Amino acid sequence: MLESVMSCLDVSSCLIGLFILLLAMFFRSRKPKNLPPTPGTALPFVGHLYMLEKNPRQQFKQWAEQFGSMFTLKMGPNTAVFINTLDTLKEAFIKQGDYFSDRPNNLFAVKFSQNFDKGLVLSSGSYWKSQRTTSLAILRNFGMGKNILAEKIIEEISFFTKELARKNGQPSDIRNLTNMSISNIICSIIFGKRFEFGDEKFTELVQMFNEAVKANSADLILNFVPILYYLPFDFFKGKRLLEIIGQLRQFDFEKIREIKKSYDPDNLDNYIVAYIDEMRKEASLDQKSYLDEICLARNIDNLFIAGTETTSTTIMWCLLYMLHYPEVQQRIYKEIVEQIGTERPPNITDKSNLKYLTAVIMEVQRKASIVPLGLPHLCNKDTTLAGYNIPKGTIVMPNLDAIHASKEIWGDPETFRPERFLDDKGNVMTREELMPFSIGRRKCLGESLAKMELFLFLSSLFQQFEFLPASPDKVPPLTKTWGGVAASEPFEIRCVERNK
Ligand code: HEM
Repeated sequence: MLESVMSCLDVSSCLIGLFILLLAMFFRSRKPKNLPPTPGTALPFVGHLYMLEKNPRQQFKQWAEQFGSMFTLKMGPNTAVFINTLDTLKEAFIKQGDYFSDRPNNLFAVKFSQNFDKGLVLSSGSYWKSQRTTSLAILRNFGMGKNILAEKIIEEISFFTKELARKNGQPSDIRNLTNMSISNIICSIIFGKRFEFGDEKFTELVQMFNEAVKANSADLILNFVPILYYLPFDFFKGKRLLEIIGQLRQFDFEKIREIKKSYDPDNLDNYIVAYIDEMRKEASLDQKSYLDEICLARNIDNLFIAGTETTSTTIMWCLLYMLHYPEVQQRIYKEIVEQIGTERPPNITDKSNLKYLTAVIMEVQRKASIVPLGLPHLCNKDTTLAGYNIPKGTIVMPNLDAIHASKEIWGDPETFRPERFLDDKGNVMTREELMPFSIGRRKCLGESLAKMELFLFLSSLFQQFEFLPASPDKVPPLTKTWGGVAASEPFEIRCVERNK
C-alpha cells in the first residue's frame, strides 16, 4: 500500500517538475533580448523571488560585484533592473531623466487603495511635477536650508535634550523619542505647531506612520504577488496596511478641514494653508491644475513618512557608531568645545567650522546606507542603458548600497573612517559617490532639511551628552535590519550629561 502511494507521489512529483520546467522554458523564450544578466533561472509566477534571502542586502551587493553595472531580477510578474554603478545611475537618472523618473503604478497599495499614487512620492508625470514644484516652493518659503527653519529645529532640540537629561544617564532605548522629536519638525512645517511628547493623539499618529513604513516596505510580498491578499486571515499584513492608510487619510482630511477654517492669505504659516492658497490661485487661472485636496492629503502622509523615519534612523546609527568608536566621539566633542564652547547651542552657521563632525555624519550615511535600494523608478520608454536593452515598464532600482560599499570607489569600504571625507588641510570633501539621497529629478525632496536636522541634532547632542553603552562590555551590534529604511537592531544607550 505504502509502496503504491509512494510511486504515485513519484509520478505526480515528476509531472509537476516537468510542468514547472516547461513553464520556465516558455517564460525564458519570451524574455526580452539583451537584458542585464540574471543570477539564476526565473520560475513561473514567482520569478527570482525564491532565490532571495530573508535579508537580501548582502546578496544584492554580491550580485553587484559579480555582474558589474546592472543585473535583472524577475519579481513575480515584474522585471526589475538594479543599477549598481555611479556612471550607469547618472546615465539613467540624469542623462535619460525623461525616461527614468516615473514610479511603478502596480504596487500593492496603489492598486488596492484609491488615489494612493496621487502624492509626491508615488505619482508620475504632470501630477508629480506639480506636487514637487509646489511643495519645494512652500518648503523653501518656510526656510528649508535657511535660518528660519533652523530656529524651529533648535527649539525642538531643546525639548528633546531635556527629555534625554531626565533619563539621568540610565540605559534607555531612545529610538521612539528621537522619532517623535523629528516628527515634530515635520509637524511644525505641515500644521504650524509641535506636539508635547506625551500627547496621546500625536503618539498614536507617529505609531501609525511607523507601522505604515514597516508594512509598506520594499520587500512587501504583496507588491509582487498581489493575489496573496485574498488568502484568509492577514498573513501578509495587506489588510492591516489598508486599514492604516484609511486611518491616516481620515486624519489628514480632518486636519485639512480644521486648518482650512482659519485660512488667511496674509498668514500662510504652514504647509496645508500654503498649498490651499496655491490651489486657489491655480483654480483662478482657468488652466488645468493638478493640485487638489486628495493630493494634499497624500502629500501630508508622504512628507511624514519620507521625512521622519529616515532622519531619526540616521541619528540612531550615528549614536550606535559612537558606541563602537568612542575616540571618534571624543574628537567630535573636542572640536565642538574649540569651535563653539559649551555655553550656547550650535547653530547652522557653525557647520562650516565643525568639519570633523560633518565628515562623521557623511561616513555614517555611507556605512549605514539606510535606504539601500532608494525608491523604485519606472522606465517609461524602450531604451538602452550601458549597452543593455531596458524595455518600457521595467522597474529600476538604484542599488545605492552597492555604490556605498564599492571597493573600487572607497578602497576600504568596510572600515569606518570619517577622514575619507576630509582633505589634507582638514576641509570637508564632498564626493558624488556618496548619495544617500539618490540623484536626478526624483532625488530626495527633503535633502537640505535632512542635512540641517542631522547637523543641528547631532552637534547639540554631542555638545551636551556623552553616549555610552548600557553595559561597558557589551556594545550593541551594528547589524542592519532589512526594509525600505534599514535601521539597526533596537538597543539601549546611556546619555550622560557632560556639564551637570
Ligand atoms: C537622512 C534623511 C533622508 C534620507 C537618507 C532620504 C533619502 C531619500 C531617498 C533615497 C529618496 C528616493 C529618491 C529616488 O527616488 O531616487 C527620497 C525621496 C524623498 N524624500 Fe527623502 N530622505 C531623507 C529625509 C527626507 C526628509 C526630511 C523629507 C521631508 C521633507 C524627505 C522627503 C522625501 C520625498 C517627498 C521624496 C520623494 C521625492 C519624489 O519622488 O520626487 N526626505 N529620500
